[in-house]
Amino acid sequence: MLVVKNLHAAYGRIPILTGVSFALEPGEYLGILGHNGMGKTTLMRALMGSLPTTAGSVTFDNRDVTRLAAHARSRLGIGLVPQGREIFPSLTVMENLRMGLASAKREDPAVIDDVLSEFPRLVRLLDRRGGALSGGEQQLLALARCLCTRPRLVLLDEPTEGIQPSIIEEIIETLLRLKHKHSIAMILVEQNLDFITSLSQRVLTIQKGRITGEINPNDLKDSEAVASYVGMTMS
Ligand SMILES: Nc1ncnc2c1ncn2[C@@H]1O[C@H](COP(=O)(O)OP(=O)(O)OP(=O)(O)O)[C@@H](O)[C@H]1O
Repeated sequence: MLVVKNLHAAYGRIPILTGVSFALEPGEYLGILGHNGMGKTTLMRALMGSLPTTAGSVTFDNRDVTRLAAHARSRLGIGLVPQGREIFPSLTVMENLRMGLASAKREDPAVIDDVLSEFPRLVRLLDRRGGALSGGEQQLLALARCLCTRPRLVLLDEPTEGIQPSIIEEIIETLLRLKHKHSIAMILVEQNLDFITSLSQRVLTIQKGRITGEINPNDLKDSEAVASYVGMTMS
């Protein structure tokens, strides 16, 4: 479904991604584990097309999307749930979802009801402003908004950051349900080992803008093995 080959990206003259390569099967959940500043968000932005790449290629469904802008990739079926969630704080939950719908290929309002059926907690909050939600509720909203574009591949950037454990469990359950019901593929960038273990079929490690290895999710319980892959101890 997705083939990333030798991808390079930079901020100005500072190289950040220095040759990232991996592939993803349809419906697969792939974890990417790495410490702060190793290039995880940069990789997500490069895959979404919101950051131009300087070398390498991204192929989605056998189509070279390397030069396509983010909105064009979105219409092909790639969705990003960004780090920090980036919901619209002054808009209500329903208005946030409509914003997701507005960037979809076909604006079918029934999609919102469909998406909401997976997010019972949001149904009770439809008239509340996004900024008045808890961090966990905002994360659910960011995910639901992304799903309104009907993506086949979701890029999920550090969804557990600053979120209560009880709602992290709810996010895990929602993501597992989506996987089984809709066969959506996902690339999940995280530092939370429990979260990544619960969801990923494979886990790649990233250090200094390069994929450095692959860990079996079951081995993530072994903190020494993890440290040897990511360069330091993870929480
Ligand atoms: N807009 C930017 N301009 C310049 N440098 C940047 C910019 N955004 C990120 N960087 C730098 O790029 C490197 C990789 O950052 P990135 O956000 O991709 O890391 P990350 O692995 O997602 O980290 P974190 O877990 O802290 O979010 C860091 O050294 C960071 O300081």
